[in-house]
Amino acid sequence: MNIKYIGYSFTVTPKEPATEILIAQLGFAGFESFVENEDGVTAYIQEADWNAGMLEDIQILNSNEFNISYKEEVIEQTNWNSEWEKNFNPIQVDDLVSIRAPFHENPNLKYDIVIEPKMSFGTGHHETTHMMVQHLLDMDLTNKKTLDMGCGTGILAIFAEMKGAQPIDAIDIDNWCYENSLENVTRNNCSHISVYEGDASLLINKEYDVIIANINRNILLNDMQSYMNCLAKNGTILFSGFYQEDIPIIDAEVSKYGLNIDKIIERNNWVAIKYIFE
Ligand SMILES: C[S@@+](CC[C@H](N)C(=O)[O-])C[C@H]1O[C@@H](n2cnc3c(N)ncnc32)[C@H](O)[C@@H]1O
Repeated sequence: MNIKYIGYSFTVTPKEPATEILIAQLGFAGFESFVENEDGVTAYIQEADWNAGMLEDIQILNSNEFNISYKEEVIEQTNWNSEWEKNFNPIQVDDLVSIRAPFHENPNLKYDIVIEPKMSFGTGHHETTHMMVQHLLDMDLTNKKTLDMGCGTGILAIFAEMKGAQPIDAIDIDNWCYENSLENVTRNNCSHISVYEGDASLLINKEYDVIIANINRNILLNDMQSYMNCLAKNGTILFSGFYQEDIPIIDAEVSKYGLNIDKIIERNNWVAIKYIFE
């Protein structure tokens, strides 16, 4: 018997960061899978886990800060799978890196990352992930001890290993991301990545040459001291997950530790900054 799913298509204005928050809250409420699109996201929950009033408890839907509307549909699992597959388009970064699902054809670029994202953030569609891949592409990571903080699908840790980094710690606070990163690490035959579920408290007594953190402005600011405590002398940091207008506040904090901006990449007002000691 096919499992029935209920799907809700949410139209979210402005799309970020509201969509990310919405996905997190829906995930917590039992929604199983998410397909992001131009207008927002379609979220799926098994009919057995669904109840009529459940959206009333989703906090962000009651907030005045964002404008979120939705419509509901019931679908069979078979349709839902093809819907998911239809919506995850393979992408390429600078004609050198392909990010695709297992069912996509391999375009045979220099780097091929295979991700089955399920619920976790990080298919490369998001501007911030794309820019972090661009930064990493430019760097010599050979034998660099690396941290991927807020690893999502594990995509950046996986790419770091492909670029020669090792050993690599990939950490995410979310259990689904932890599980999904483990799966994707195996899928990409990575052997130098350790995945952990948790937050900055796991960084005590650690040391990294390269820290990658694509999270959001407030978490980066909040956990800055922990990141800096585990950054090796002459290390490099890549930060993303915030907007152009957040640069001054991030930079004011980072510069206290003697790091300077080496390069900023911008896409659709999102930024990714590379920091080095000079
Ligand atoms: C913007 S996504 C980035 C995912 C992936 N690194 C990428 O670039 O596509 C941010 C991730 O950080 C995780 N996260 C949020 N707060 C965190 C925290 N305090 N410590 C560790 N991970 C956190 C979220 O669960 C989410 O997977």
